[in-house]
Formats: sequence, structure tokens, C-alpha cells
Amino acid sequence: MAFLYREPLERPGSRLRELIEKRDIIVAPGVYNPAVALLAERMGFEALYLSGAAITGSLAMPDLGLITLSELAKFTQYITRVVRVPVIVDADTGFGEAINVERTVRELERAGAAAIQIEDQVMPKKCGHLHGKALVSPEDMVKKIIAAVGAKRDALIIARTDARGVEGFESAVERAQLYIEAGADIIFPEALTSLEEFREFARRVKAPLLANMTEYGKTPYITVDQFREAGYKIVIFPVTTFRASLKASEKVLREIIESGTQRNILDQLYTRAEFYDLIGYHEYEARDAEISRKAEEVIRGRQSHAKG
Ligand SMILES: C[C@](O)(C(=O)O)[C@H](CC(=O)O)C(=O)O
Repeated sequence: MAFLYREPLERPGSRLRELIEKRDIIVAPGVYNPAVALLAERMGFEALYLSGAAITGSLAMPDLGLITLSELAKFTQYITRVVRVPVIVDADTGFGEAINVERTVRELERAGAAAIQIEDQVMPKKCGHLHGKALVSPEDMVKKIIAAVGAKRDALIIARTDARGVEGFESAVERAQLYIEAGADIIFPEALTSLEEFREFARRVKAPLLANMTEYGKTPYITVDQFREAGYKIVIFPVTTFRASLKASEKVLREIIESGTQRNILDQLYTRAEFYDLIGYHEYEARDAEISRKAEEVIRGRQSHAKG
């Protein structure tokens, strides 16, 4: 159904919590615009991940915390008014210290976020799979989590620790345990380097866990089934759709340069019919026709009133 005529998902945080309880594992693909979000929902994904790397990437910017809270809230709103599945929002370092995190959580929740993810890096933050990251103190991160948990109404708070790549595996486990005590609902251990590490982390950290299966990073390719067996509740594929769209665009742009026509690659494009079907185009036409019909009735009524 066209998103304009859909009721938004109520209490998305509770919905996500329900899914965590009911499902063995939830696969949340990364999305960065409403059309891709709609497509993922239609294909059956029950939760989505609004990736910081993918949205900043779509703005042609690196994932260094350059986006503002208002921009992220707008992206969140655009997406949550289109889909009726819970959306996990990547809020990087929370846009400031504890007091700022309160506002971040309020704004993102108001924009429809089901879960808000905050990480323990200093600014400018980096992709978790790069070298040269630095962490805030455990105490500062605990403050942010306490602020987030105090400010949320229904959303879940995801605490991500980037400690594995900076201070080592033990520190990642210790920080995660601390973050749970501070009230985090879900723990996201960033950039673990083997399936065995994921397993060990799950053995020692008792909370719903989120795994990040990003490409070209420090984590080897692990399947959803393997993550399930290792004890993870959510797996994200944060930047995959964005990377795929760039590659696909490059391919068709090259075809246009080289052959001067797209005629030979029509099978690689989303057709007009497929696109209109996705966004519910014909429902807008039907709605417009209905309004015209009603307007005619009003006019006709007035005319007959004037005659009589
Ligand atoms: C999860 C992540 O924060 C994101 O923005 O989607 C990134 C993903 C990536 O850069 O591959 C991350 O830091 O892992």
C-alpha cells in the first residue's frame, strides 16, 4: 500500500523486543533511503538498520560523524513513515555527551526509531573496521547509556563497543558487561575477528547481541545460521544495499557511455511497472479520481440547489 495511506507502526521498540523474544534471529539489512527500505520490507525482512555509513555515503561523505542529529532524524522519519517494520537507527556516538544523548534519544524516538545505537568511540568516530580508532572512558560511555535509558520511552538502547580493535577482546567483554549494568538493552560488539570470538563473547556477555556482518572489514564472512548458533539475536548487513546500488549505477552509466543506449540492459533495470507497484503509484491516481468525483458531486449539488 502507498505509504501515504498507511498507519505508522505503533510502539516500534516493543515490536522489536517482541521479535527478539519470538525469533531465533533477526536479519536487518542496511537501508539508506525510503525506497530501499520499502523494498526490503516487501521482501520479508522484519527489521531494518539505518546505517550511518550508508546514509553519509549517499550524501557522498565519509562515516566520520559528519552528519547532524537533525539530518539523521529526518532520514529516520522518511524511512519510518514508509515501512511498518522496526527500524534500528545508528546514532554514532550519540551527538555529544550524556546530556546531549538525552535529546538525541528523544528526537530519534519521535522520528520513529525502534532502537537507537550509541558507540564508545571519541569524535571524529570512524568505521569500526578501520585502524586508528580511539575510545571514550568506560565511565563516559556509562553516562551516555544512563542518559539514553532515562530518556527513552519505548525504544531499545543498543550499546556498541569498539574496544576489540583498540584495547582487545577482554576489554570488549568487560565494557559490554558494564554497559548492561548501565541499562543497555542490546550489546553490539564491533569488529570481532573470528566466529570463535563471536561465540566466546556470547558465552560471557548475557544480553541480546547484535552482530555486524559488513563487507571488506575485520570480521570474516559468517552466515546468519552461524550467528544464530553462536547466540546472536540480530545480524545487520549495514552497507550492502548501498554498495550494490553504486555498483549497479556504475554499470549502467558505463553502458550509456559506451553504447549510447540503455536498450541492451533493460533487463537489469527496475521497470516502470515494478517501480510504480513498489511505491503504490496507482493508489495515488485512484485517490485523486475519488477526490474529483466528490468535487463533482459538490458542484452538481450546488447547481441543482440554485436551479431549484
Ligand atoms: C555499522 C556501521 O557503523 C554503519 O554505519 O553502518 C559501519 C559499517 C561499515 O562501515 O562497514 C561500521 O562502523 O561497522
